[in-house]
Amino acid sequence: MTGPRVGVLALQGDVREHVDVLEHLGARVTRVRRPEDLAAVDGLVLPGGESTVIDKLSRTFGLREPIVAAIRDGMPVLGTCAGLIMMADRLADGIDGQQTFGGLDVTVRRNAFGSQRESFETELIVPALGEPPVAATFIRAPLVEEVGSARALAFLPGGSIVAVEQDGLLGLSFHPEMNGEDRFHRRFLDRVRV
Ligand SMILES: NC(=O)CC[C@H](N)C(=O)O
Repeated sequence: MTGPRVGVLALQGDVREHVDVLEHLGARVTRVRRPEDLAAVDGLVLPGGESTVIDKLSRTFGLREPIVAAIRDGMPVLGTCAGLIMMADRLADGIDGQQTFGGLDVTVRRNAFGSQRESFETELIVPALGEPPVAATFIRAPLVEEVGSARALAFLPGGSIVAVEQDGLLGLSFHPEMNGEDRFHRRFLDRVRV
């Protein structure tokens, strides 16, 4: 049996970490840099990095419109951190002209933890994944401020939403790919196989 064909958007950010997790799970992974790359995959990972840069480069490389269309047509997507930002329909504080691909019916606030807590690790209880808790690394992370038709999957102790799902779209504020945590990637690959 051959694994599912999935892409990792490879314009900027922690591309290699995602490629490693996905290949370890048996997926055939394409680094997506051109529209032809996207056309060859059945699911897409949007890595962490800097959302303003990913936004600009996706437009420069002619990938913005194909990605928006693929999401609209139901392609499963996993986004971490900047990837979550790129999946949000609404930004609370996007910089001037910043665009997202959209798809997730949520409002996201970038850099939501301020300079005091730019980066931290914690354990998250994620009922949808069961035991053990998820080891989660947050790096200048966004928060989900409001969910429309998306479903919250995980919260920080204060109640902030840090993981959301809507059909085949899975968005995370943190970086499971940096902690050897592969259950979200498995969940994504399950959606791709359907
Ligand atoms: N680790 C990350 O992906 C950080 C996201 C970054 N703060 C942004 O706004 O895009």
